[in-house]
Order: sequence, then C-alpha cells, then structure tokens
Amino acid sequence: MNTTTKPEVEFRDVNYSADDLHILKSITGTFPKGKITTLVGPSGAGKSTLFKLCNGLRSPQSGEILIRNHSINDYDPVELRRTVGIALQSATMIKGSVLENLELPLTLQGKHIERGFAEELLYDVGLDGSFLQRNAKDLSGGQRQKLSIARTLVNQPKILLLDEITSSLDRVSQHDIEELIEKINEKYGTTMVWITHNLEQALKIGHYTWVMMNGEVIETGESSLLHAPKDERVQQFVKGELG
Ligand SMILES: Nc1ncnc2c1ncn2[C@@H]1O[C@H](COP(=O)(O)OP(=O)(O)OP(=O)(O)O)[C@@H](O)[C@H]1O
Repeated sequence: MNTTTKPEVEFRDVNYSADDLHILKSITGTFPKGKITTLVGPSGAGKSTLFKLCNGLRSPQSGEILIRNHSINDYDPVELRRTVGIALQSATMIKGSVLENLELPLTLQGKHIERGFAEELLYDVGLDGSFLQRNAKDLSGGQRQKLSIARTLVNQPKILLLDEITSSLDRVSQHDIEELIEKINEKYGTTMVWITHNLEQALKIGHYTWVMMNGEVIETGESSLLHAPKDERVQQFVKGELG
C-alpha cells in the first residue's frame, strides 16, 4: 500500500470476543483516507463484526482503533455516528414517504431537512426531487438502496461503511450503485469501506482490498492483489475453493 496515503481508520492489534468465541484476532491495518477499500473473505470471517467495531456498536477487549487519528474512545456516540455512516444490504425503511425516510437521521435529533439539501442528496444517488413525496414502500429494491445511501449522507459522514449493499440487486441496479458510490467518493472525498462477496466488484471498485479469514486479516494491498495473491489460502479463496 502507498505509504503516503493517510489512514482514516487504523486498527492496532485489535481483539474482539463474544460468547467465548475469539471473533477478531490481532487486527492491524488501515483504511486509507478518501479511498475505497473492499473487504472480502469467506462467510464468517468477521467482516461485519469489524464494521460494528468501527461505528461503536461493539467494543474490542484489547487493542486500539483510531478514527481520523483519534481514539474511538474519545468520540461521543452521536459524533461517532455522524462521522462513520453505515448502509446495509437490507436498506430498511420506516413507514412513510421518501422524505420522511431521508430525514430520519435529523428527525432523531429533533430537526428537519432543508428541501434543497434533500433534493441534492437524491440527485447524488440518481433520484430526482419528485421522489420526495412518494411512498418509500413503493420503491424498487435498487431505488430503496439508493435512498438508504442518500440517508447515510445526511450527516455528511467522513467514512462510509457499505455492507453487501448490492447482493440482493440485479446486475443493472448493481452497476448503478457501483457508479454512484464512485461518484460520491470523488465528490465528497468520503472514505469508503465496502464488504462484498463479489470479487469482480472488489477488483473494479476498490482502490485497496483487505482479505479476511477466520477473524484474521490475511492480505492487504492494492486491489490487484486479488489477481495474484501471495497467501495460499487467499489463492484458494479467489479460485472459489473456500466459502
Ligand atoms: N454476538 C456474537 N456471539 C457469538 N458469535 C458471534 C457474534 N457475532 C458474530 N459471531 C460469529 O462471529 C463470526 C464472524 O461473523 P461476521 O458476521 O462478522 O462474519 P462475516 O465475515 O461478516 O460473514 P458473512 O460474510 O457471512 O456476513 C461468525 O462465526 C459469527 O457466527
């Protein structure tokens, strides 16, 4: 990895256990600032758990996590949630309009969204302003995912965690989402970390890649590492011989 790239998130020997299970083992590494890092690995490798550590939903038993050069422990929970946004495969919506769903992060703070900002966010994800009054439950899967991404942008996060956001979408919607993530990354300089099972997507979208297995980080570097991994287990994984 290019050593001149600044880390936006840094893990120093991080260990996490739950129910006597050692889920994350001595995680050390960085997600570089302003770049898209893809996180790949077999099912159960610990990828989603790593995300939960990044946004404070879980705390490690040992080690240190730095977010923008500050210990995660120094952030108050609201500030951390604003700094680190997360979008999930499920793109869960509340009952109501697109507008009500979009402004949810502000409603929770007792505020409303300004119309112009709402329209800009929809524009960023390829939806026009006429969507605002539509019922969120009538959106297609791809549109719902776009709205979910727009909603994470309301707080203007510096870091965006994307957990399998295209896995349940058809190829066209998948491609749409990939393009808009690249666009958002360029427009706002948002640091992105994207968990994906799709290695083709990881190669296409990621500037960097982390490969995780059994709670460990096995290989990291520029995404092209997936063409010629050094580690034998990663070689097997990219050939589809592991989960
Ligand atoms: N609270 C918990 N208690 C016990 N085990 C847990 C808990 N949370 C996660 N695990 C286990 O930790 C391991 C890692 O889970 P995690 O969801 O992070 O993997 P993943 O790499 O995201 O998998 P997938 O690609 O299938 O989503 C799994 O074996 C899971 O069952």
